[in-house]
Amino acid sequence: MTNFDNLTPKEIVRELDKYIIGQYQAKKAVAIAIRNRIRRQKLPDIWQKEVLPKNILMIGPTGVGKTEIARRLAQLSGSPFLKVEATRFTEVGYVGKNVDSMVRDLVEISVNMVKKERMEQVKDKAEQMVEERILDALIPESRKPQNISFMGLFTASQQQQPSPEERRSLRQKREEIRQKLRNGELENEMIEIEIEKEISPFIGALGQGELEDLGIDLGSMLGSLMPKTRQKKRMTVSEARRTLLPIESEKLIDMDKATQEALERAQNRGIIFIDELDKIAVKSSGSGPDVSRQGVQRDLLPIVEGTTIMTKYGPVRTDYILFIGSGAFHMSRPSDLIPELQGRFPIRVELSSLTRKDFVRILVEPENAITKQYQALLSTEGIELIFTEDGIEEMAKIAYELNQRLENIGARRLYTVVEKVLEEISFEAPDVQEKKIIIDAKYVMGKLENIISDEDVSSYIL
Ligand SMILES: Nc1ncnc2c1ncn2[C@@H]1O[C@H](COP(=O)(O)OP(=O)(O)OP(=O)(O)O)[C@@H](O)[C@H]1O
Repeated sequence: MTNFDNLTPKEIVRELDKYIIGQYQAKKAVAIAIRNRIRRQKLPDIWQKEVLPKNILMIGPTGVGKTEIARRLAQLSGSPFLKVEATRFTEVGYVGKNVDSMVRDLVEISVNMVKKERMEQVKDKAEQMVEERILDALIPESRKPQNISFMGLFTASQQQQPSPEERRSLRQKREEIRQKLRNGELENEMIEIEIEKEISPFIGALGQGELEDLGIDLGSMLGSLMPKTRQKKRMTVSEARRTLLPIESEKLIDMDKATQEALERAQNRGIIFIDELDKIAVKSSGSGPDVSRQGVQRDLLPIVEGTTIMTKYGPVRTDYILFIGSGAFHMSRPSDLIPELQGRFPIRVELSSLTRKDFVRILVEPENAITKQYQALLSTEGIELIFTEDGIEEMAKIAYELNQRLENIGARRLYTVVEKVLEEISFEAPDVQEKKIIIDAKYVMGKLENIISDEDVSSYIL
């Protein structure tokens, strides 16, 4: 059990508050849903079957934090997270992506996640192994004999063996070079490295796409039957470090165990965020696209209800995956979804449009706030960026107004506005004399005046 599982819903909301401004109802809903999943997993079998999963429907305009809440929740709980657009899917049997593929993609994300964590755990050991391989390449004569066969032993003993004296001096030389290597003195030295390479068979013509849909990975199946070749490559020591680290790390990982853990994590902790659910929610007119949209809903149903999907890593149950449906629902309503699917998304939350005050807070408060990001970026070039209160107010006001006059894209507008305000500084940063730059209302106006005073703002890319 991870620490996250011990967090109460209130504590989860408090964690989300560090990144997302407002939207309390949505934060509360996801916190309850995730806690209920943990509770459900603890129930005896008969009860587990009775208690239905409680998925969430987030309703709200674009750019107000729907995805961000889900993504942060996933990060917080160490869950594999996938965002898909409902409109990308077509019914089973039609050309396009089958809904099942979302579960396969989630598993793939989970595998990469676990692999990365495990690689991090073995990093020190892998770095030692890389160092030995680089030393072998730098002073081949000091290399330890490896895997000498019985016959090899026989012939080796007949060849000239280094005397104990010579061996000692080689060992000493190796240690001296090791020291230089660790001091970073040899990073640009050219060496020759042998890299193991799998021959990947040509499978394009065999229709891998459809096989993937059935959970069959022909590439890896055939690949494991093919011989591995060794290829010699010349590169600098620093390039060799980068190339060899993942190779040596992988050797230290038990991939079967990692895959098992990844499958387990995808099915017990996975979160799938289905965006644009409103676009497939239509009262059927009984013709063309409407029928197809309803078809996608019908295909979604078993996945959201709990079924088994075959993936190339093994079967995955979808019972405990948390599904978060999302959409603006301007043109349609949740009640336009087929009734069974409506029933699978019982938790409904509405996210509110962001106000000018929210914009001010979004600019400065989140741990990853845009202004903080720019301050960090420019500090790498010795520049201190200071945003005054009226500078922030001005940017929030302009973003808010542009959303009214152009299309309302929510908080995303802040990114384009801040980017425009800081464009010149970002460009000039390496050459400026004055290292302290103050962004106040006057500065912001100076950069954006032309744009906002123009009647036709749409001609500007903002
Ligand atoms: N309430 C908020 N607090 C902090 N940042 C926010 C908030 N709302 C949006 N943002 C920022 O705006 C960007 C877009 O938000 P997000 O991806 O959550 O949009 P969305 O509501 O899911 O819209 P869409 O359905 O179009 O994807 C993100 O980078 C996010 O950090």
